[in-house]
Amino acid sequence: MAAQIYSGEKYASRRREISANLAKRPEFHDSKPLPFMTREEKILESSRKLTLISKHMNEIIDPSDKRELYHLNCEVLGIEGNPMALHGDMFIPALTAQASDEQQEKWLSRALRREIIGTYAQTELGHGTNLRKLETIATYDVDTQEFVLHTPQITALKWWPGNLGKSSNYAVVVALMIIKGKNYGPQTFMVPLRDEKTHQPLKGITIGDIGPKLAYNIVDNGFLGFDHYRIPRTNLLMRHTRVEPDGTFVKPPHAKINYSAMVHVRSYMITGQAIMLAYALTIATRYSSVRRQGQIDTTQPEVKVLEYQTQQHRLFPSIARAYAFVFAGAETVRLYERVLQEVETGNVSLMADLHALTSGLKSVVTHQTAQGIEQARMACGGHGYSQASYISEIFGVAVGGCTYEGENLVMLQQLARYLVKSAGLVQAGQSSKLGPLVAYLGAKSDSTSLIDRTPTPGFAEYVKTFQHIARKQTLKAAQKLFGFMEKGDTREVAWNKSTVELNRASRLHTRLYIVEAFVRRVEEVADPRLKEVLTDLLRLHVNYELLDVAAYALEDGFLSSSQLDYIREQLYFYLAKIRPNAVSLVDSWEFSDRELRSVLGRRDGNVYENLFAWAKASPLNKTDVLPSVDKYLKPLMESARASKL
Ligand SMILES: CCCCC/C=C\C/C=C\C/C=C\CCC(=O)SCCNC(=O)CCNC(=O)[C@H](O)C(C)(C)COP(=O)(O)OP(=O)(O)OC[C@H]1O[C@@H](n2cnc3c(N)ncnc32)[C@H](O)[C@@H]1OP(=O)(O)O
Ligand SMILES: Cc1cc2nc3c(=O)[nH]c(=O)nc-3n(C[C@H](O)[C@H](O)[C@H](O)COP(=O)(O)OP(=O)(O)OC[C@H]3O[C@@H](n4cnc5c(N)ncnc54)[C@H](O)[C@@H]3O)c2cc1C
Repeated sequence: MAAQIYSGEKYASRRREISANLAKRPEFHDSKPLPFMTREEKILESSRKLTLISKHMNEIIDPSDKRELYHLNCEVLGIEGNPMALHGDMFIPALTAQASDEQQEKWLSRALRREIIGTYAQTELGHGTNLRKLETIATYDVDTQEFVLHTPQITALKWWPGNLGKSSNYAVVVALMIIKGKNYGPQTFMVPLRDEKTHQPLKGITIGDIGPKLAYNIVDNGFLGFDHYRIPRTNLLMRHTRVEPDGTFVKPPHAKINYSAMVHVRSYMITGQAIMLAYALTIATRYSSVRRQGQIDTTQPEVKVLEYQTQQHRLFPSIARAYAFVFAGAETVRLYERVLQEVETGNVSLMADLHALTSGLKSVVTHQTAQGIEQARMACGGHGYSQASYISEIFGVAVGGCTYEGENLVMLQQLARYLVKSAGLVQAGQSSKLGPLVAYLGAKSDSTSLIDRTPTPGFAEYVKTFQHIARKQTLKAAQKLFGFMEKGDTREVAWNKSTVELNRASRLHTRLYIVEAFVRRVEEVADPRLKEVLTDLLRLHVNYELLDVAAYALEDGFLSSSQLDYIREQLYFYLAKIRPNAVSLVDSWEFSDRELRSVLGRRDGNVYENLFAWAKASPLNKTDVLPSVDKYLKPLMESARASKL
């Protein structure tokens, strides 16, 4: 099963080897539990381990293999980030996609060797979503052939970029490019921030950390201001866009080609989110198979809480989602790599499809992941609320994904633009022009769903039902938009009046895609035992997801209430059928205890002993009487006692 999750036996077994190798190297392990450390201690600890990784990486992994590096980072550094997180996630991808060969020789090679540390500085105090209204300006000075970077007002301060505050000495900075008074929109520049020897900020740069966040606090998200700060013309990233010495602008082959670093993260983060969801479910499912509370049969001992249907309903659909997301994530990464290669040859035809797909997936997956993690925390009762479970940190990190790389409701609108165009083609009788991701929009629905109208409905009946729902909502939302426009609204006003419906269409389209990705993967599985378990999980998934969106199919009679009853019964049937395999389904992700960092979720199942040992190690228990008691509580109680006398 691990080979299914990790798209092949090769990487699945490499993960095991890497974990086994690290198990023998105590210097790579957390020196104490992360929840017991201050933010400063965590940053120090993470930097220590980062240095070890840089020194010994070649003995443990093939450093050219991104997935091996990812696993090494998960084991050693964990999810709370590290001082070079953005260096790998965005700085290197931005240089790879946007720097010219010459620039890559100068900077990318140094970045890969970790001679310099970089980040991606785009968001500002006043603007994150609307990139065209960024306020940092890069004005071209033809005389000196330099760009002058400037922060004209407080809202123009860069704000949020990861590792900007304290760790990075370079950044790919996004600024509005002005040449001879003309605004050429957001462009990307390579900008030195700190002296390479002293790490002091360079003259003209104001820089620092933005302070603690909900989670992800090892990362020093930062602020950055420029005071007429000059960089050479050749620091504009010029793989696709160019500015000649005389200020002539040479257009890229696609207007949004500079957004590639964002698309990179959006493509990879689907898998990252699936893994975080699986972390939380591993913890909660293992704990639920140890925790005993209450009885189902009063003549029998107390049961494991995993025997309760409500507990299964709380956890198993999310287990299915974690599988679905990792399968969908593998597809987005493949598509991203393909588009990256095609862009190199000047073919930008798939950029819009990739953008639409990743915008929708990013939004749906992060939202459902956060919901699933929070349910997993609650499924652990009181102990879920303790940081010993580590689920609160997993939630905090994962839920950030709803905001970073494009606020979810905004990104759903990006997909909606694509869907509306596709709906326009259908309306114009040009369905043959629809791309493969939206071809179903041009098909005709059956009059009713065939679910439960055939002896054992196959996945095709479910897929057709999801297609019907997504098609109906897309065409209806587009119609609403077109209707407002026909009545005289501008497109923008009409759009704003239709966005709740448009975003619904985007979610339904994306949920259909996720179901299809799951079906595609299960169909490929050859091993019959594995296929049976995955088929059960897929059946749970399609029934659960369909129930969740059934209102759309009930309102036009595509599904009847008796079919809905059938879907509910199927769901309950598969909850029970999956129960014996539940622990194996989470264990199949093969997370080591070190990677999971959870006292509740350890493989040995000795929950109570482990919890007690953890509590005893809490910094508060170092002494029996705290200074706060000596200083305040004792005098308080003493004076209360004295006044009573
Ligand atoms: C390697 C492992 C990684 C795992 C990661 C795991 C953990 C990560 C941990 C921590 C966080 C790490 C990073 C976070 C970093 C950041 O958050 S960086 C900042 C990200 N910021 C955003 O995402 C901003 C969101 N805003 C936008 O993207 C754009 O402003 C917009 C909303 C897309 C609008 O852009 P705009 O230029 O105004 O375009 P407009 O709306 O006018 O659209 C014009 C057409 O262009 C199309 N389009 C837009 N973007 C793209 C694109 N990327 N590719 C292709 N096409 C694009 C758009 O759809 C429009 O097309 P039409 O045909 O006209 O409809
Ligand atoms: C953990 C974390 C890490 C980050 N790392 C980086 C980084 O490394 N580099 C970087 O540059 N940035 C980074 N960011 C910033 C992040 O990318 C932005 O915060 C994000 O893109 C959202 O933009 P915003 O903050 O401007 O939100 P806003 O756009 O202000 O969103 C506020 C609300 O307005 C709504 N809204 C906005 N526009 C519209 C619209 N057109 N239609 C309808 N509703 C709208 C949103 O849906 C939301 O409800 C990070 C953020 C976080 C939380």
